[in-house]
Amino acid sequence: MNVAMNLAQGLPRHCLKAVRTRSARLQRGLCTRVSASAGAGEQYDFDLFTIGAGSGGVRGSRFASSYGAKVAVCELPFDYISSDTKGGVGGTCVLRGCVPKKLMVYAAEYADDFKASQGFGWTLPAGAATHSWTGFIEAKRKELQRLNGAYKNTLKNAKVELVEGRGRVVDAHTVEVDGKRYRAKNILIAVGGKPHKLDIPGAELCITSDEALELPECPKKVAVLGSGYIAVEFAGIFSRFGAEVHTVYRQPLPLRGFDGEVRKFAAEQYAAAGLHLHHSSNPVSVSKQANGKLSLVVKGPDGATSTLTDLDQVMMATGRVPKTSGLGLEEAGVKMGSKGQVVVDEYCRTNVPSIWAVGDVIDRIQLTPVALMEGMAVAKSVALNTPTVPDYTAVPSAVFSNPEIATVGYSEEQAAEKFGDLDIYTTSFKPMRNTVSGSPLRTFMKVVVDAASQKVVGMHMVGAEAAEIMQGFAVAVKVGVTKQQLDSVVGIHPSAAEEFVTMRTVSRQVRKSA
Ligand SMILES: Cc1cc2nc3c(=O)[nH]c(=O)nc-3n(C[C@H](O)[C@H](O)[C@H](O)COP(=O)(O)OP(=O)(O)OC[C@H]3O[C@@H](n4cnc5c(N)ncnc54)[C@H](O)[C@@H]3O)c2cc1C
Ligand SMILES: NC(=O)c1ccc[n+]([C@@H]2O[C@H](COP(=O)([O-])OP(=O)(O)OC[C@H]3O[C@@H](n4cnc5c(N)ncnc54)[C@H](O)[C@@H]3O)[C@@H](O)[C@H]2O)c1
Repeated sequence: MNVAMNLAQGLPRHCLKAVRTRSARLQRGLCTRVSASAGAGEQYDFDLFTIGAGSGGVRGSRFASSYGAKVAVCELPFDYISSDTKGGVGGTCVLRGCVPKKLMVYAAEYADDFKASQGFGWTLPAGAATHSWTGFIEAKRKELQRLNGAYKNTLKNAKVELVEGRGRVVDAHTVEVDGKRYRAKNILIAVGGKPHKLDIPGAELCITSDEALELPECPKKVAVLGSGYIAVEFAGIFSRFGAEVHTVYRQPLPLRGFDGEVRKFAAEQYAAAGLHLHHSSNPVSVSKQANGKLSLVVKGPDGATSTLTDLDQVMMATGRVPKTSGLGLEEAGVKMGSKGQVVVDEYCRTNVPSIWAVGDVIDRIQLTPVALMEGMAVAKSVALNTPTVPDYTAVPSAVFSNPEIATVGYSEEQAAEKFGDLDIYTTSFKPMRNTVSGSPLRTFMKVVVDAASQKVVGMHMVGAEAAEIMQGFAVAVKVGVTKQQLDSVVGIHPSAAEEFVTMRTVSRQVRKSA
């Protein structure tokens, strides 16, 4: 998120000029290569060969094809759990990320709903609401298989050739898939990332998000390491399914990079929802007990160690790393970053002009819609002779924890640094449903306004339906809505969303000089 802001918001005039000049050069370069290939120059098997059929790879490939390019994409054989040899068309989002995770969130939400319904007069006969974990996992697998098939069909209908196998770059214009070589005018690297495990004793006993989506049964007691998106989402899922969940993280508050007030409010709500939060804590080791359960040694804020025992699972949600090892990129002269990410320019092009990269592998913003945007940009640059820069301004995102969080634009801390003077509007309330349902959860909303221009530069929400609500407001923030314009909108009543257009009193003025 932070990277996104730095990448694109408010480019100074001289930078814009540089972008335009490079754009013109790129356009000339692309035209030259197109005519070289089409004419007497070297012949290629494909105009574009993509490695990885996840969000970015599928989007880039099928749009390049729709623009007239001859395109192939290679992808590892399907499996629910990824490895260096297993993957599947659809990629992380469809098979091991957004989709199965959201299905799990839906499944877990029913548990709360059954409870909440009692406040509204419903009585469930004893034993009426039982959950079949295996039934759910089966339904989820069926849906993922359907999606895998649907994505394959999408590629077929778009006339993109699918090659099953592990791709590797041989040189600037050659990709090898399981021994067979293909010559391509352009190569798109869209291999995504994989879970990063902490190097602590007993790490091999821990699961990651891949396995968490495929457990044979729901854990009754679980420790989740980390407090990023994945950690808090899975903590919420397991907890709603009735597990005792311990979230262990090294920061004082969860969700580093999010707005400070949001982080504080979210932590309070997570605790109210039943999570055991171990802040400012570091995992030391994991071991197997005689009874087969796991123990986790944790170093707490005061430096003292304590042990969490009888854990069914320890889940590491400690970030993801680009899946670039053994891909042949360094050998082909592609510049790589310290985390193994592919270094690209504003067009998602590497220092080797025929090689491009999009999505998690470039480690800008690890979100599906961002990978889609980047894939689309490369398709236009490569196949339409329209050099296209992805626009990272006001990228919204949501965390599907309990409660949900959604955000667009700057956090207060980022905005203060960028704009100096701010007007901050906040509200916190018990949503109407929870006044009767008995749920202790509250909602928090925040609008960050640049005091000088009165533009809304950030909006944040913690509470039910935050993602659905924020998508619409993201449009407004992206096009530069002012606070006055926001105030002129008539609310939808009764809804939580209406609070965003009815916050009239400044909660706080942040002044640089103060
Ligand atoms: C648990 C989880 C939940 C998530 N939830 C969300 C969410 O709710 N919203 C959201 O926006 N984002 C979410 N994300 C992030 C999102 O999934 C990624 O940002 C997105 O999938 C990135 O797309 P990509 O195309 O870069 O890579 P991927 O989707 O990972 O695709 C890369 C593909 O390349 C293949 N591949 C790798 N190496 C090779 C090779 N050598 N040869 C051939 N194929 C190869 C892989 O098998 C894979 O299919 C989540 C991620 C995780 C892990
Ligand atoms: N709803 C969504 O949009 C969604 C959901 C899941 C994942 N994602 C994407 O996937 C990416 C990866 O998710 P993630 O949650 O694994 O990563 P993350 O970067 O969001 O969080 C990683 C967590 O691991 C901790 N950590 C890292 N190294 C550590 C160490 N050495 N010791 C202790 N703790 C350590 C960090 O402090 C942090 O809490 C996210 O950045 C996000 O972009 C998005």
